Amino acid sequence: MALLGARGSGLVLPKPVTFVTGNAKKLEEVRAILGSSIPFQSLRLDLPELQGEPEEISKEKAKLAALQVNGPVLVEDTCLCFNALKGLPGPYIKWFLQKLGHEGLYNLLMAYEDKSAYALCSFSFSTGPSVEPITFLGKTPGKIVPARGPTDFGWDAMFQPDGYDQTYAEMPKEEKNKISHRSRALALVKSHFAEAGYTFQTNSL
Ligand SMILES: O=c1nc[nH]c2c1ncn2[C@H]1C[C@H](O)[C@@H](COP(=O)(O)OP(=O)(O)OP(=O)(O)O)O1
Ligand SMILES: [Mg+2]
Repeated sequence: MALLGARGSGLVLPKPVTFVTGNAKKLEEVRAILGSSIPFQSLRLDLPELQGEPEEISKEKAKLAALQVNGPVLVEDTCLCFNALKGLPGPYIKWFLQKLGHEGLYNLLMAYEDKSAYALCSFSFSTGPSVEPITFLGKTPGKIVPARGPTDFGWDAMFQPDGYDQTYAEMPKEEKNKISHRSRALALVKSHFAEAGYTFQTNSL
């Protein structure tokens, strides 16, 4: 049986890792950032939008995904946190964006001079149902601006990372993927995989 993995010395996982998400744009970025470093397959599933602290939400999401997949899973939850609003909308950004749009979201900060914000990605990996997930956080600081650039991915058009003149939406994809909350969290996921030396049975890939 063909085995694929970082070292070959660690735990053998019965199935390849499944990245579970209902968001095609996330999947696109995860594919681009991971390349061939971690072999994974994807499953399109709308997991529930949970409440709580980002890390806990991500862990719970992984537990639900592991039950559905019955194998090793990777999930992530993304927050957009406004400092003037003490971190809100945070994990609730999806509904805020859906209801208010870019303009309404920008207007939330009208009463505040402080437009600073940060994007936070919490990846959680579980080797299977009933195994406690491990979480990896990636954070990119920036500020909230009136939307500029394509509006086809969430709030990308209104987040301008610190040190850049462009919003995430205006930047070339490769540039965003170098500095994004997602790529920072995935760098930790990659290190974990390299250290753990998981091997995957690839017969079902
Ligand atoms: O890099 C990003 N740049 C801009 N917008 C982003 C990004 N990453 C997530 N987003 C949006 C999607 C959703 O409106 C919310 C996060 O909610 P979140 O629950 O994590 O995503 P989701 O429900 O679309 O997919 P999933 O099935 O993986 O939960 O922020
Ligand atoms: Mg979601």
